[in-house]
Amino acid sequence: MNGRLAVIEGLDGAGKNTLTTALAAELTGRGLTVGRLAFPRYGTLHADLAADALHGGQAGTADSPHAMALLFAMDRHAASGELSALAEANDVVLLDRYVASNAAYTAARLGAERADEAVEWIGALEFERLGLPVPDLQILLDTPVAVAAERAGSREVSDPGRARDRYERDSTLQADTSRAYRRLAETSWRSPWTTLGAEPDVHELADVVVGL
Ligand SMILES: Nc1ncnc2c1ncn2[C@@H]1O[C@H](COP(=O)(O)OP(=O)(O)OP(=O)(O)O)[C@@H](O)[C@H]1O
Ligand SMILES: Cc1cn([C@H]2C[C@H](O)[C@@H](COP(=O)(O)O)O2)c(=O)[nH]c1=O
Repeated sequence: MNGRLAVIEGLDGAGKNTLTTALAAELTGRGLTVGRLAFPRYGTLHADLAADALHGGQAGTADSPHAMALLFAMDRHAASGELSALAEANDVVLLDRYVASNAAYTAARLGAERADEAVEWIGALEFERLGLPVPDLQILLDTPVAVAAERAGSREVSDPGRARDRYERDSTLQADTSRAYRRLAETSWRSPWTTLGAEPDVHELADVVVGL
């Protein structure tokens, strides 16, 4: 892999997609080539099975934290060729969600007593067993839960096709996920992290990425 791998993480509605777009434009403006990939890759098998579980919870869906986590992990496994190709072809690859999403959300879904076990399991599964590349930088967009929920709610009104799933509507789960993310960042889980507020400065962030 040649290109640097930078991951944007955060809650539903935190602003990850918006930040990724702005960061890609800033880096391109500085003469770098940028590849992008977002997980889950909606429209592919594992991602859509995971989405069924997130939205449904009815019979026939993978309605358990471990089953959902495996589906998200298999989505990344299936994308590993695409990811390698992007890294070969670009100076920087920006990922909108990656393995830390699975760690933080699975930790929250399993509850505080099993959070550390969840994080360890996901890391071992995805990085060691599946051999996914470890990011050069993980960026936590640490938008407060209430602000992220407000943004996701407004988007749902303007784009009814982007309905929030039952976990996105669950403020307790979002708060637990926020805590899990902060712990990952504070412990520099698997790679260096940088933590940003709800209104990040894209120029400063680009400086960090250029310096990788
Ligand atoms: N800095 C910001 N200030 C105000 N609104 C913002 C900001 N960043 C994003 N938004 C708005 O918040 C909503 C959610 O943003 P975005 O889609 O980028 O979030 P996301 O983290 O990618 O969400 P999800 O994970 O749920 O897909 C969008 O309507 C977007 O326009
Ligand atoms: C990649 C990934 C995602 N999730 C969760 C996080 C969110 O609740 C949804 C994805 O929603 P988005 O609005 O489309 O970003 O899935 C997860 O639990 N594990 C993962 O690996």
